[in-house]
Amino acid sequence: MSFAPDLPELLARARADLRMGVGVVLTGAGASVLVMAAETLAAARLEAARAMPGETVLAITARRAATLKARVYDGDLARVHLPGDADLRWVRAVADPADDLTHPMKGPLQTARGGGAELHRAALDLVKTAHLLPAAVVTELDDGPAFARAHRLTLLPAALAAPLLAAASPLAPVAQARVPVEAAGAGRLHVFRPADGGEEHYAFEVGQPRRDAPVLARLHSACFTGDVLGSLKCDCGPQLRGALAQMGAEGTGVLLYLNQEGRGIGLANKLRAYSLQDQGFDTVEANHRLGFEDDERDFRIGSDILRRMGFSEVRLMTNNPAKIRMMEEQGLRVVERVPLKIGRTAENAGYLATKAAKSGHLL
Ligand SMILES: Nc1nc2c(ncn2[C@@H]2O[C@H](COP(=O)(O)OP(=O)(O)OP(=O)(O)O)[C@@H](O)[C@H]2O)c(=O)[nH]1
Ligand SMILES: [Zn+2]
Repeated sequence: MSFAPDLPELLARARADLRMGVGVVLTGAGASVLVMAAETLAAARLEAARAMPGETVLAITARRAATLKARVYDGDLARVHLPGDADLRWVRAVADPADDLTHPMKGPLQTARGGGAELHRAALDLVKTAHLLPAAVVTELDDGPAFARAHRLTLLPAALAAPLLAAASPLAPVAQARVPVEAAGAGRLHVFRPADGGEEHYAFEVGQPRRDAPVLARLHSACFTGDVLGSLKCDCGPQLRGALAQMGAEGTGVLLYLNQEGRGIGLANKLRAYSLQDQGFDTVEANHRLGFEDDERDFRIGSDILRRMGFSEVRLMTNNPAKIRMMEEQGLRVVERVPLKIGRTAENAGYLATKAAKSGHLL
């Protein structure tokens, strides 16, 4: 029996390292690299990486590259060469769109062509799923395992890590208790924890829904600003309370509360997107300028929880056809879509119109 962390555990450790500004070593296809997140990188570590014999590049997503007008030769990402005098401020300016309009980048960015980009892709997946800005400083190493040992860094084989990066870690129920609520009366809150120790997700069961009949269900993604602060920029708060009220009125239902803040980019990045929206970009454009897709969520978490709770048929409260598609793909029958048209205000009219026009939401 080995006490060494397995691959999913190493991935979780790598994300924590990157969030702290510590590097991670990725290996694969006869190559290895040192990866550091642009957002948390310290100036001294950047300098030390650049002093090493292997080349250092900045990996960014094709979305971010499009904003910066950088050529993309690697499909979904670009490897940007660092100019001789590039310092931490330069790296941050490429990674972070906050000052794109006030301080446009000087000079065209040069990007690498040819050679593999698999390790860079894994690096970007890691920083993205760590909810950091999607940009990674990547330095070629001669001997990755030796470097990782010498600097006590987490070492990950990229080819084995890639499928795990794309899939949510399996969930297990950890605790549940009775919680009566204002909007719906008797309820029971269940907490589910992923095997890799990551973000927990919740299911709130209203009444005692039958397992052999379609359950009224809401798949809700966390929105601190809307759910808790009552932000007028979105419709999340009223949707959350409206769903609970309907479950209370019908006597039964399940509210899934998935900790996928900001459509899966995390609260810090969502606030960066809000700043871009204040500069005139819409909700989709703002995500793209940051380097994210419009929606980075994995809704399969929701169907997993429903199945674990014994449900196989749902009446799904949503205006988002992607949620319905995912449920059906995961083998849950959506017998009815229950529209959730609530909380529309002058402030969020533009946001909702963009979701309808660009993300396929039903108005
Ligand atoms: N990135 C980003 N996320 C946002 C913005 N406004 C709200 N969100 C997030 O969007 C998500 C909305 O979640 P949901 O209401 O479950 O999803 P939905 O896709 O709107 O679908 P339905 O409400 O079911 O119709 C939450 O995670 C919010 O935090 C924004 O401008 N940018
Ligand atoms: Zn919201």
